[in-house]
This record gives sequence, structure tokens and C-alpha cells, in this order.
Amino acid sequence: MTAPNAKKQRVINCVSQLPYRIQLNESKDTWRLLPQAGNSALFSSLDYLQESDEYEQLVVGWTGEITRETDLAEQFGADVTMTNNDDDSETPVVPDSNADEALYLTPEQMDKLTEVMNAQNKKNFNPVWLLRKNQSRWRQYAEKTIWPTFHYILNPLLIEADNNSGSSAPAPSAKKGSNPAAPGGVPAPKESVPTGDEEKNSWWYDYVKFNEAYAMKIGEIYQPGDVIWIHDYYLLLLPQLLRMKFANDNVKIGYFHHAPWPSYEYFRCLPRRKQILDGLVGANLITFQNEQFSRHFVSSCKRLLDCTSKKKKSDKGADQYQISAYGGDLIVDSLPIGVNKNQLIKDAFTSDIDSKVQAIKQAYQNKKIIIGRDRLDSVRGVVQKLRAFETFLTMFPEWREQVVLIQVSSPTANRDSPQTIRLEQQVNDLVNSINSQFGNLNFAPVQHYYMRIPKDVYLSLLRVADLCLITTVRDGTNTTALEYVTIKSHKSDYQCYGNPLILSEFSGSSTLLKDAIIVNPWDSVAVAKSINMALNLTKSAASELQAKLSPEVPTVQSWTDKYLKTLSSQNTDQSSGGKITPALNRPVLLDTYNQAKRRLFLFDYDGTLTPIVQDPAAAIPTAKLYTILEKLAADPRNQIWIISGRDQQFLGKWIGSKNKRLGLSAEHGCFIKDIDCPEWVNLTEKVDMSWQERVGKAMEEITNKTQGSFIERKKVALTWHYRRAVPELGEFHAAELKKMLKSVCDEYDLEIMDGKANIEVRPRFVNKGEIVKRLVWHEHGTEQDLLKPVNEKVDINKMPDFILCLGDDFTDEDMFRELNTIEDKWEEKYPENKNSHKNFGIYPVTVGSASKQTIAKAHLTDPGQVLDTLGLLIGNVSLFQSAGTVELDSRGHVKNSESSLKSQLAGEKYILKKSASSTSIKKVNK
Ligand SMILES: O=P(O)(O)OC[C@H]1O[C@H](O[C@H]2O[C@H](CO)[C@@H](O)[C@H](O)[C@H]2O)[C@H](O)[C@@H](O)[C@@H]1O
Ligand SMILES: [Mg+2]
Repeated sequence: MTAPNAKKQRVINCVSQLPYRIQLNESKDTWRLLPQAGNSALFSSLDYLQESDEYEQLVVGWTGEITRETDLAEQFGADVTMTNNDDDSETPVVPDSNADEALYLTPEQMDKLTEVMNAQNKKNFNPVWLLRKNQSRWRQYAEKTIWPTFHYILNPLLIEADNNSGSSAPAPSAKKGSNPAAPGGVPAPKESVPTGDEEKNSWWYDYVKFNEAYAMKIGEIYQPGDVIWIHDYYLLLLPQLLRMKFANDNVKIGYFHHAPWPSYEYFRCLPRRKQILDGLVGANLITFQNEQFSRHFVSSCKRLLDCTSKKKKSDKGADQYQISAYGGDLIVDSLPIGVNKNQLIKDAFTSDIDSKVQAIKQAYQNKKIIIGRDRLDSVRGVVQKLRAFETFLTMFPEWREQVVLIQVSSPTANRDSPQTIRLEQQVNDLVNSINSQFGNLNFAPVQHYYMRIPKDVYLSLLRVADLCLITTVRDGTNTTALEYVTIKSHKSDYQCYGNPLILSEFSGSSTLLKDAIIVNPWDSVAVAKSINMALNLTKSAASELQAKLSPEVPTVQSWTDKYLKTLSSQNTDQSSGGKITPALNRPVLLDTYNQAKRRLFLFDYDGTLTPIVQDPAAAIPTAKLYTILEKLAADPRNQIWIISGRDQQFLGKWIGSKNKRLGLSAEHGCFIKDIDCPEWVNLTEKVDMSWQERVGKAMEEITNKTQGSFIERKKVALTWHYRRAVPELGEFHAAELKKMLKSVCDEYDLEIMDGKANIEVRPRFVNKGEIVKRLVWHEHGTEQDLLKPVNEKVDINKMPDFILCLGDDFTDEDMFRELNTIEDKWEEKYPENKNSHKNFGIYPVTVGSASKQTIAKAHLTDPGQVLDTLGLLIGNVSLFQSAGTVELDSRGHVKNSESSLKSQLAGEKYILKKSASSTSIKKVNK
């Protein structure tokens, strides 16, 4: 309990949809709210938080498809009286049939809805408006690509892969007046509703926009100190978008994944797999329903993001991982969701439900009742259940006419899809077959109800059941299982205490409900035997099981508290290494680049422009890199420098000879060659090089002891490589070499550099930072006098107004440090000279895994993303390909895009037309 006047911790809780279905009348002044089916556990967590003394909650969520006026009872049938009792949280919601109506709302109308909602529900709802004609478009990628893959259904990927050329797919325009061209100079399609094959491609763009719309809404309400909690797979990109948005705040971002997370072998099939992981690792805490899912996630991160992980035990004794990805550490944890036990018991044990229980008992007198309640989709295992029940009646004839299976199957989102139609057919055939084999004119052993049922009927079934049978082939959690156990834990006059639960081992809840009867739904004989065993359990054995099972169900209250406690305890303090370096904000970079007149590029080579490979000689530039450098260098406003640890020979051969417009610096600043100049200058000319012999000897000694290692002898620097040695031995001998070199390095003032599977030695006074200093404090575009000392008296208007510095390694930190110093100096000397983003356009950016501490201000994941980012600047790549931030209008169009303006005009026209027609109606009525 917090003290009465203590300030509450603000929590921005982001759900994929507000818990209502929204309808407005023809004149758009009256709103009707209906409860949303599904997500019952999550929605009761929202209710709980709203009442909290400790937290102040702000809920951010999409409005869902807003429907137009029809008779609600007619449209939704029994649903009008239904509450949130439908199936599992992670399941796509059934979109409404007339949701495609065009909606043109004024800001006042939107405010009115927010007001109505908040007054009605006493919650702080912040709706995300995405009012496009086809409102279900926002669901497509999440529901047709992510959801199936996460449930091990790969077919939809075939559709996407066919229509998706991966990272080089053309994309909608992101900027006013510009329409970035796709590779090969083909202009990208305009931001419009696509048709045919394009439609599949557009799913991803809509998914990016959906996430962007949340980021924008959160931007409107965020206050420093807020914690942000994001829920589920519609919002996988949001953590990183927020990390970029609030780059300077140590904001705590948590993500809870309600669905199952697939094994790497499945996850890797997603064409956008890297963007998805990049999006997620912007969070400080990523939590799954169980340890298995978190293990799968960590495995994908390690393989696809090249990050490292450390396993530890949480204070609950569960496996927890600390993964170091792109600039910071984040925690991967598991915490199964719970249910609101007290409320459930209260709702289920009423006199009304007592009489319903009695009526069902009456209808199936002297029979055991097995119940099942699932959505009818391929992962819920209804077919497996029916097959097992058929086997049970075949194997145990003594149970025939003694048992009834009441199976309630609710329709799923894609009811018209061929897969669902096939499934319905299969289920019908099985039901008919069982009933004709084992039933008679008076009794059918399977009672199948293909419908949604009201909550009171659902609770009556849970109460009356002698056995609950759950044979799902994959789910994140199974709330029916949790609710059943909770209800069976309550002692009442109707003898429903302790009746058993058969639960599939493929349900996310099976690791939680360890004392349920766990089965493999694919083995119908084993399930049949389990049914027999469960129905034969004595009352005392069932009670014993129940006593163990019941405490295994968490309450939604403890789930909420524990999650927020873990999130709040995350260390985001930069000084103690807890800060996550944000991803580079590419739209801002692009805008600064476009505004700038004097642009300076400072590129490291290995690990930045080319990926790290086993053999240094094999790390040569790709044709794509050449094209990018060529295009960048062709712009007279651009000055490009490659500042590398490589020697002159390598840089000259692979870079200098191909493009004279590039400046080069070799061996970590020992040598430098100006743009358009054939001569190299040796900055270490006057240095005593006798140390090389002693350092070389020590390296040889270590090489002899380390099979696979070798020495790279450059003009000045010496590098001992151990990438091809056994890793542990290489690391051990690297440490030994450093010790051996200590005295000679002190004597000659040399620096020992711990590189990527290498140890390098060179004079301390030269480094990449010194080169950067010289290049920035210089009249842009003029020739360098490389032997002259740096002069800091250059006019700011002659120095660069855009500096992009990219590097992956420890030695590149010298460049970042120098740029940070320059920025501080400019801040002091020229506070007025900032650009429209209120900065000097300086971007020190680290590349790749930064489990290392970095002083860079942002990160890019790998050389692939570096090339995409540079491609963005020269118009070869669009923002959508890297899920970069794009601004949207309230209808989900890219702001200021052609389609946004068109839609605005259409809206205005529509309003005019409407008001004209209502005026004429009034006249007629007069
Ligand atoms: O400053 P850089 O341009 O990043 O150069 C640093 C060193 O890179 C090279 O070694 C590294 O890359 C190799 C190729 O991918 C890899 O095999 C090796 O393990 C890495 O350490 C280069 O060989 C060195 O001379 C550079 O100093
Ligand atoms: Mg490098």
C-alpha cells in the first residue's frame, strides 16, 4: 500500500484493441459500446490496475473496427448480453461484418467518444484512431502471418514470401513530395490501397503503420518517469519505436507476449524476422507465458541478432535470461498469466447458475459429462478431441451411453477461409460418425454446439462437468483450463469440487498446471485411456489432485503486480551500464541529411561496411557497397572518409582505386590520404619503430601455442588474429599476450587494442579520434594540410552540418568520443546554429551487438542495416523496409502523402454532401 498522498507510478498500458466494440449512429453523435470478446485475463488486469493505489493507468489501444448504425441485437445476436468470456487471449478477434464503412470523423467527434468511453468505464482510455475504409487491414499481418507462424502453421508464409522480396521490396512513399525509388530505379508504389498481389505486400506496411500510430499516441501522453507496458504480437515493433522516440529518457519498456513463441526453426521462416526482433529488443523486459517460449525467443535472438545471453535464476526460481543486444541488456523472463479467481467464483455460484446446472444434470441424468470449449481453428485440437473420444468409446464399451461430450466450438476470425470450411466439415463428419456408431434415437454421445455462448451458460458447463477435456495442439495459455480449475476448487452443494482436467502437453498452461492429467493430443489411444482413468477416479483421489492443482493457478492480480514490480526494478541508469542504446532514428537522419549543405561521412570498414568473416583477405566490398559509395560521393555536398584499421595497401586496392572521391585513413589513424589526392601521409614518420621487433616476437610465441592463429604485419601496427583458433584457447592466450606486451607498450607508449578476435598494437598518439578531429575542424570541401596541427578556429558555417559516423569496434569509440566532445563545444560556442531538429546533425552510431559499453548515441544492427540506411539517404531504400518511424494521420495514411490529402478532401466533400442533404430534408419537412 502506498501512503495516501504518495504520487502514483504512471503506467501506459498498450493493448492491441480497447475492450469494446464501438458503434456510432448515422449523425455520429451517439456511440454505443459493447464488450469485446476474448482477452478476458488481460482485460481483468486492466480493471484491477484501474483500482490500484499504487499505479495510475493510461490505456492505449486501437478502437477496433468502428461499425455504423444497425440494430445491435440483430447484428450481434446473443452477443449483446455476452461479457468477455471468449476463449484465449491471443486469438484474433472476429471482425464485424459491416466494419468496412467509410468513416469521416472530426477531432471533436473523436474526443466525444473518448469522453463517453471514459465516463462509462471509469478508465483512462486513449484510443488509437485508424479510420480507413477497410478497417480490418490493420489486422492482416498480425493475424495472417504472425499468428499462424507462431502456432506452427506455415502455409500463409508461402503467400507472403511469393509476394515479398524481403528487404528490397518496394514500399510506399514516406515523405511529402518524395517517392523513394526501389532498387533499380523503379519508383516505389504510392501510398494507396493496393490490389491483388500487392495486397499481401501491403500487410507489412500496415503493420508498421499500426505500430507507428501507437508510438504517436503514446508520444502525446507520455511523461518522463512513466513505465510502458506493451501487450502481444500486434505490437512487436512498438518497443523499438518508443526507444527511438524517447531516446534521451531512461524509459522503462516492458513487453508481454500472450501467444506462444515458436522455435527458431519456425521463426526463421518469417521474411521479416530480423525487423521483428529488432522491434522487440527495444524493451527492457520481455516476458512470455512459460520458460519454453522464452528459451525459443533467446535462441532466435542469438542466431539472428548475434547477441549474447546469460542464464540466471529469477527470485521465483525460474530461468531468466539477460541478453545483450544492440547497445544494452534486456531481461527475458516468463510469468504465466492468471485469472480473477474471486470474481469468477462470485459469478459462477449464483442461484441462477445453480438452476442452470440442475437443468443440465437433469438432461443427462446418470451420465458423466465431459465438456470442451474451444474456438474452431486448427490449433485448438477439436478434431483430435473427437478422435480420442471415438477411440475411448471403442476401447471402453462399458462407458457407451454412460458419457456425453458437450463440445462448444466458437466460430473463428476466418470463418470463410477454405481451411476453416474444411475443418468444419471434418468436425461435422466426426460428430456424425461417433453419434451414429455409439448413439441411438434417444441419445447422441457428442453434443456439438458451433456458436458463442453467453457467460452464464459457460460457467454452468464448467460447474456441471465431471471432466474437462483440452486437446489443443498449440496455445500460449488456456484460460478455460485456469477457469475450470478455479471453479472446481470451490466447495458447494452441487458436488462439482475437484473434478479432473485433461490438458494437452502442447498448451502453454501445461507447464503451469503440472497436476492436471497431461496428454499428447496426437495419441488418441493415450487420451482415451486418460479419459477412462479420469472418469474412474475416486472422489478422494480427485480431491487430492485438486488440492495440488488449485494453487497452481495464478491470480490476475498477482500477475499484474509481479510484472510491474519486475519492470520497475529494471536498471535503466546509463552510468551503471543499464541503458539501452536506441536504434538510429532513420527518418530524422534522412530529414537532417536532406536539410544539410555540408555533409561528412566517417566510416569504419570491417564489421561496419562489410560483415566480419573468418579470413581478413575475404572481407572485400560488395557491388552494393560500391554503388552506394559512388552515389554518395557523386553529391558535391558530401565528403566521405573510410577510417580503418586496415593498411594502405588493402584500402588502396579495394577502395581508393575504385573511387578517387573517397578520403582514406589506414592503421587506426597512422596514415591518411585526402579526397582526390594520390599521396598518403604517414603521421608516425618520426616515431621509433624498434618496438615492432619485440611485439612481433611476443606475438610469434603466442602464435606457436595457438593453432589457427596468425600475425598480420602492417606498416606500423601489428595484429595477432585468433578467430580461427578454438575460441576458449584464443581468448585465454589473448589475455596472456596482453600481459606479455604490457612492459614494452609502457616503454614505447603503445596502445594494446582488444579487437574482434584480435589483439592490435600501435603508437598511442595516433588514433581514429585524432583523424575525426582533423576532419571536422576544417573548412568543408577544401584540401587538407595533413601535417598542420588541428585549428579549432574554423567558422561554424564552414564546418559540416551533418556528420554520420559509423563503427563497430572498440577503436571506433575514439571517433564517437571526439564527436561528443565537438558537440559539447559547439553547444557552448554556437547554441544558435542548430538545425530544425534542434541539434548539430552529429550522429555517432555503433554497429552491431553492444554488450560492450558504448558512447555512441544510437545503434544499427549490422552491416546489412548500415547499407539499408545509406540506401535510404540516396533514395534506394524506403523507410518501411526497416520499420522506421513514419508519421501518420488519424486515418492511418502517411502524413502529407498523396493519399492522406486525397482522403482528407474526400472527407470534407462527404461532410458537405451530408450537411447539404440534411438541410434539404429539413426544408422538405417544413
Ligand atoms: O577498423 P576496421 O576497419 O574495423 O578494421 C579492424 C581490423 O579488421 C580486420 O580484422 C577483423 O576483420 C576480419 C575480417 O572480417 C576478421 O577476420 C578478423 O577476425 C577481425 O579482427 C583486419 O584484419 C585488421 O587489420 C583491422 O585492424
Ligand atoms: Mg570495424
